[in-house]
Amino acid sequence: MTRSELFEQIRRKRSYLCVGLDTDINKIPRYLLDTSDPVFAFNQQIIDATHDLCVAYKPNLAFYESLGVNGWNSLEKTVNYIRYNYPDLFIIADAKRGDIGNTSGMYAKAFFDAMDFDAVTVAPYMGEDSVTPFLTYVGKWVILLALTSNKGAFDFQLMTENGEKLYEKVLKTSQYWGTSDNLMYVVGATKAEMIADIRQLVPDHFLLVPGVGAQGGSLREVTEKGMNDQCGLLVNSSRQIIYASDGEDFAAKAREAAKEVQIEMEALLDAHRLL
Ligand SMILES: O=C(O)c1cc(=O)[nH]c(=O)n1[C@@H]1O[C@H](COP(=O)(O)O)[C@@H](O)[C@H]1O
Repeated sequence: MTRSELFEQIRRKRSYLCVGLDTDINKIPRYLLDTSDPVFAFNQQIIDATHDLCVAYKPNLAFYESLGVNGWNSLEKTVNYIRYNYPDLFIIADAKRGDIGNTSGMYAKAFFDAMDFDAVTVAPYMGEDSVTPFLTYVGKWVILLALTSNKGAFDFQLMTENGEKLYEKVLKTSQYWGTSDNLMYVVGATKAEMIADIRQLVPDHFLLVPGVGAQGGSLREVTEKGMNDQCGLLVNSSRQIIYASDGEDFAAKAREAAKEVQIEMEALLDAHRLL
């Protein structure tokens, strides 16, 4: 998917919401455990209930890998289900990969050839040759970790050398490994006060922003600091949407939670004259 196709979808749906499919077998409604693939059954209902309110889905691989081969099957079925039924959706493998070039090439094959993801999250720590193998796939995206939402972000990412923070160095250096048409950055909503500075460094790149909802980040603040003339934001919410209820009404409640976010996004897009 191209950047302009993504922006078109954002304008059409009046939303820049990414629904995180962090599907935890211990949190899904009990009655689904009687089905042959409870994780997929849960995802299917969440997707059917929210696909018109969001522009992206982000399954986090940990939730699937933790179930072994069954989890991989559920993941593959989920990706295929979205592709077949709602082909305009952007699908992110939240895998946080990155290794020596030869190995990163295999990770890229896993997510872009064996499975049909649009994007994969990648850690920048191993440098350019660990990231570029993912960038050789036309129409596919790398989403590089820049400034993460967790407390541990302070351990390394905010360390300063010669007046420059480590995450700033990551942004300045890595933007030339790809372009704003195949590279995005992860910036946590919990660090919204730094997004204006990040926009100075990467004015055109899309930012994937997790951390609203369960982690307490503010959608309004993130948007005010980070929105650009093509929106430039995918804001993720996982638990607040998919676990809005643990009863049989879970999909309807997830829709209500997603709708609430979408309504706020529509107003913000309108205020930025993007509709
Ligand atoms: O790469 C990510 O998506 C990510 C980066 C980050 O800095 N913080 C962060 O929370 N995430 C992911 O975003 C999702 C957030 O989930 P909720 O807090 O439930 O909305 C999880 O899948 C996290 O692994």
